[in-house]
Amino acid sequence: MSSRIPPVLRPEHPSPRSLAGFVQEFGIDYRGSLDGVEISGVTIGTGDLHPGDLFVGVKGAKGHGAAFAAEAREGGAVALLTDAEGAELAADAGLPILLVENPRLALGEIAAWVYRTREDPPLLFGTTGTNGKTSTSYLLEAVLRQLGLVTGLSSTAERHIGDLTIVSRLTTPEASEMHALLARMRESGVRAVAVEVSAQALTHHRVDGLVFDVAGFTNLSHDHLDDYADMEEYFRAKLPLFQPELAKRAVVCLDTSYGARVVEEARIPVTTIATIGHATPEDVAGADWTVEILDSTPAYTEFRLSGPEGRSLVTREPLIGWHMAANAALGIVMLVEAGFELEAIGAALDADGGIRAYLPGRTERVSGDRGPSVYVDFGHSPDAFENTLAAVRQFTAGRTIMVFGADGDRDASKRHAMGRVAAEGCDILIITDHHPRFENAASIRKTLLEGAAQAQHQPEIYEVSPPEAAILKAVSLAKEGDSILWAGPGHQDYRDIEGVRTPYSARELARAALREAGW
Ligand SMILES: CC(=O)N[C@H]1[C@@H](OP(=O)(O)OP(=O)(O)OC[C@H]2O[C@@H](n3ccc(=O)[nH]c3=O)[C@H](O)[C@@H]2O)O[C@H](CO)[C@@H](O)[C@@H]1O[C@H](C)C(=O)N[C@@H](C)C(=O)N[C@H](CCC(=O)O)C(=O)O
Ligand SMILES: Nc1ncnc2c1ncn2[C@@H]1O[C@H](COP(=O)(O)OP(=O)(O)OP(=O)(O)O)[C@@H](O)[C@H]1O
Repeated sequence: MSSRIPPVLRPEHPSPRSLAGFVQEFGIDYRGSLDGVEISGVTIGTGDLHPGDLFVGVKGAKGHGAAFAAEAREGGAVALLTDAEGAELAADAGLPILLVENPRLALGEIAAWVYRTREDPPLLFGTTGTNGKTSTSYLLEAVLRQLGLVTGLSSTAERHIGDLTIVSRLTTPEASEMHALLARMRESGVRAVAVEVSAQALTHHRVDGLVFDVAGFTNLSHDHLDDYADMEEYFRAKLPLFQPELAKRAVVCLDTSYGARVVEEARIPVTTIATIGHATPEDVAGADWTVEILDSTPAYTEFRLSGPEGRSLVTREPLIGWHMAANAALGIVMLVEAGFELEAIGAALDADGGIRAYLPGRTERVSGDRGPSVYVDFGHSPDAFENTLAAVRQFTAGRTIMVFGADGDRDASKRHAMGRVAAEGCDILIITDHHPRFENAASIRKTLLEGAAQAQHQPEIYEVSPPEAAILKAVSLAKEGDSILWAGPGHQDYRDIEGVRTPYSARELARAALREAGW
């Protein structure tokens, strides 16, 4: 059995638009007859096609989408938009062809036009950075709900449309899907949307056609160096979000040194925020807003957010780790920049005893009151490991046991650092598998073990495959007072093995292992 790829959500009542009007508005060259042709949707994949769609053929890493034009026509596509190469490939597909130089570049504008997402848009918040995008987006959405708004969310874990939740496919959907999602949100009365924006989304123009009211930057650290040549290129991939084409203003967190560089490169008004004890003292002194951790318990982190003109707010969020308070504070300042009063936010949060959010698979405690504490986390970078391990250790009287594996076919250059940081931060380390994809799982584990061997502090180390056995091993070693951190799978409900999504839930496996051990 393989796990289903989540569907693309579309408006339930699209209002078709004339293709001739579209060609006129965008001044596009075309071949074939456009008489009477109406489009009610846009897609770049035959798998997501609906009758009445404009099929956009983009050149991908594996092939050219226009090669599927005949299939798209059979599925009900009414026209093809593509480049010269695509037009050649689709010459006999029997669809009118609209010609543009770069279809991916055109996709955002076109999708915005087809789905009318520029008309009366909701408040849009876009968050980027290496770690904390999902968390900040969830926390920001939670505060918006507490303020009484009907909200939407687009994140790695889930998409929310008011109370409707679906599992996500990509972190940031393709522009065609993004605008369809916004149109569906409008039908549900959504007035504010938190969008997680990956570097890949910016590189592949997935948020084109949107203008965020406020963009947020969390941090930058080693990740994705398979998609980007080096840290500089990865950093630069984030910058388009801080230009007027994509956002009106920004809130930038200075906790990593890249924050100051985003401020330098932004061409929109920027407000800064820094966490005391984590950003440099100079950055804390220069920041517009600061975050101070007041209290940390296994159930919540309490913090003070202080800003210009003596404004301040004290609240708590139901997550562990200073970094989660930094994420929550970033979200709150993004709301202030959008025009919400800090006092009103404070009052709404006070009424509820703090931020009320559930973040699936983000340092999520899956154990009960007895036995070891078990946390399942989505962290898959050295920096995420360091912060999350520190947060877990803080509440562990006994030993900290870490279980993790690394993604196959993704940035192999971070694996040594992941192994080393994990070994430094725990007492028992169990190296296992994650999504091997098309890589050899044993050789990924070997690289992680080499990294762990470089650590100054050497924990007890085990190599256990598959992950089902690894969590059983971890629970068998754990005693009351110990903690287990299983990093990597987070909210995910599948493992990718040779391109097949096998159903799998780390949270369920961990709970089952605890039950089996009698906890
Ligand atoms: C590097 C990258 O972003 N690749 C994306 C890209 O794939 P591609 O260019 O290789 O496309 P391709 O497979 O050559 O196909 C070309 C075209 O033919 C179409 N096609 C293909 C086959 C078919 O039967 N019918 C059909 O219409 C495809 O839909 C596509 O439009 O376009 C595809 C269609 O939308 C995406 O699914 C794919 O994301 C892949 C799955 C991916 O893993 N992307 C990752 C790197 C990513 O984007 N990650 C970030 C988050 C990172 C993080 O923060 O952790 C994200 O935002 O999710
Ligand atoms: N501000 C932060 N600084 C450092 N690490 C963080 C921060 N926020 C979260 N993390 C770590 O990163 C993990 C993933 O968090 P989250 O899903 O919010 O990040 P993300 O940026 O959305 O990740 P992805 O790009 O993989 O979707 C967390 O579980 C935690 O381990």
